[in-house]
Amino acid sequence: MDNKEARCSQALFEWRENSIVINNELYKGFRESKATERIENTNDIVSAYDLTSSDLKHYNMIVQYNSEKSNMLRVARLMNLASNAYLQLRGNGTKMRFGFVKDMPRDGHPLKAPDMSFIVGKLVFIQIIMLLFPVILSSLVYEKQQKLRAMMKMHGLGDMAYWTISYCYFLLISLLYIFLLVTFGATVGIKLFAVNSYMLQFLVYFIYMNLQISFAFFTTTYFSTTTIANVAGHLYVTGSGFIGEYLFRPFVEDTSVPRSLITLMEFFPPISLYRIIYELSPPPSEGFFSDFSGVHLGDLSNPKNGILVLLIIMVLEWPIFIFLTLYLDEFGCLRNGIRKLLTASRPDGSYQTLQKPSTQPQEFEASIEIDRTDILREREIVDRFLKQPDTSYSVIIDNIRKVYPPKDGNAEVVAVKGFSLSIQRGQCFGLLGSNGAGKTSLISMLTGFTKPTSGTAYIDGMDIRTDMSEIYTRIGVCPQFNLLWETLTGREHLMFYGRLKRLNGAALFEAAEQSLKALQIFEGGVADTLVSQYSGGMKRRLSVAISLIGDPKVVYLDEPSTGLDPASRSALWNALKFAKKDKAIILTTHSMEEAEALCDRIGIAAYGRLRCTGTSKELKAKYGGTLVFTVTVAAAAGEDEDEAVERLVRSISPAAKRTYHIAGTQKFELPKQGVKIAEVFRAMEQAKRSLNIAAWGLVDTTLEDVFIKVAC
Ligand SMILES: Nc1ncnc2c1ncn2[C@@H]1O[C@H](COP(=O)(O)OP(=O)(O)OP(=O)(O)O)[C@@H](O)[C@H]1O
Repeated sequence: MDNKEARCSQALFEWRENSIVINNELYKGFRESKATERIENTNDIVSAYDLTSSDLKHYNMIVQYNSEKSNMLRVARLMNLASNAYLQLRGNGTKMRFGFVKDMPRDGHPLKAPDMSFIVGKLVFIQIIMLLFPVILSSLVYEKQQKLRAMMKMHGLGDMAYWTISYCYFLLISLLYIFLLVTFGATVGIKLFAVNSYMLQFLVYFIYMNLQISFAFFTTTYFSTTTIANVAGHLYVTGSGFIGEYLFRPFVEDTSVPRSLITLMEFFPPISLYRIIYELSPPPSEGFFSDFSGVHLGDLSNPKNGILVLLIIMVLEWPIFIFLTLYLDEFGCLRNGIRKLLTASRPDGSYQTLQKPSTQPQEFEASIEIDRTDILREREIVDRFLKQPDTSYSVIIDNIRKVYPPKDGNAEVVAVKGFSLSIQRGQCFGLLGSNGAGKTSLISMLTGFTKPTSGTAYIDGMDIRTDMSEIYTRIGVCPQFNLLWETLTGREHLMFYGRLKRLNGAALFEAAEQSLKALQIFEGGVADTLVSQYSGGMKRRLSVAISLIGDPKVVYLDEPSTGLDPASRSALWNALKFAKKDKAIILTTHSMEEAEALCDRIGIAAYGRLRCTGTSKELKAKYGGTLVFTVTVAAAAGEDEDEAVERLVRSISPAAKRTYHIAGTQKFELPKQGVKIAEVFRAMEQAKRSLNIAAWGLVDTTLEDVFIKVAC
């Protein structure tokens, strides 16, 4: 008795010399057993005989029946159970062919795996095919939420380029995904993928994936937070399957429902997908088997399946969603867009953001009263530039103004009240100002992140209102907050932004490496570490490196040294000193030390207005002009001592002004004219004999003093 006999000896059939003998005992038992399928007509078995015993792995037999197909199925199941056999092929007419596997891995696999099309149904297939929708949606919203898109835009990636690159990327991923899905499905024999024409499937899925991407793009314009977009995307996918299966299918199968209503519903992308999957799936059948032979290209013309109409609907919707995306992306919402289109088309072009350069006389006249000569000088340079453009100026800001409209019940905010400024090539301009002075708003306008309410600026001779896309190729921006991809490394960031600046090949690699080294984010594998593992200071330095890559002509640095330790700050300053040689830099900072270390000129802003400009020395001389004299008497000393100190200071400088007096410490401002430092020393040495002086000091005005005077 060989293996085969051993395995089947207790089974319904036995193998003896190439023939099958039915075990009558067992067979009888099965007939009577309540546990088996209720075989009503097992006597239908007429004969069973071996076909190919020469095959070492499989032993085939044919069992012939008299009965109908449904009865054959029941017997087939019973025979599998009884003989540990593996059902290899199913029957046709009144013959069934069975395969008995010689070396079965384990006993008792009752049946061949049934077709997934019958088990999971269309509902799950819809969800699997739509799986990439939430991925596309949330990754686009992530870039929007993290302002990465704005950052890419500021570095030269235009809107069209952004959408095109994103589209191609997601289309590639989607096609790869659907290819793998169909290949896998066809390999394991899932009817939906295996029996339908591959050409037809390619056509259907190609069109649907394009529609899905354009619909995801359109949906992106609505969301601003990734989490909500992600949840909504998953709900959409899950819900679509259920809506298709439980709401739409009954309509399709109900012949009394007007076909026009069905077609209308099919304009919703997941419903059109459901309908196509419905048509490509085997029809419902009793048991796991069906004679469905699939839909082929030729069947497209068959109006019964409606696939052609569905494809036409999808092809029409696809560009519509793309158009809507571009439109909403530009104008925010339909109402804004229409308003903007109307105002832009007025013959006089009088819409405020599209108007011709104007100096807004009222605003400027008002500023003449409060501003000093340096501000007027700036205005003159700007006026001269407007009449006769001068290429030595990299940045000309012409009376720029930013008003944020009223929001959430708050009044409008005039953040920038008519800045006029000129910055030459090779110059680093430090913009100082108290919190809320309008520095970030100014930089946002210069980088095209927000539009000026009025006025304009010229970067390298180009107008920010009309030439922003060209300007983007020449500027570098380090925004106030780091806008980085957590999933990319420092080097990858620089390679990406370098490429946007039209660097490539060895030059790109070299530039990225140099930037990383200059800002000390190279050594120890830091360059190739994911940004998510960077410290705050490292992220900040990477942001600065990004702003400098690709040799931009104008660089905006919004508080670049925030959060840096002294050593990193020093590295940053060195990198900036080296970089500024051939470019104009606008730097905002709250660090006077930084402004003095880096800036050739400094401007101090307050309440949206530029109050003064000049070199650090000029500002100190102009707005300082005093020495700060501090005297502290011992704690035990009384009021008399304080008065005596005041008298002493006035004897040194009659114009001295006391600015501070608390707990024995007094601070005076002494006009520089008429004060000789040697005399001050001599007077204090003498005073120490009669007064109980604990400490004293004399310092020149600092930039900080100027700042406090001008900005507060
Ligand atoms: N998007 C906005 N909507 C409404 N008001 C805004 C908006 N952005 C800024 N502002 C307001 O504009 C004014 C200037 O803000 P801005 O951020 O430009 O100042 P800043 O000088 O950069 O301040 P900081 O030094 O604190 O960064 C502030 O009063 C601020 O509240």
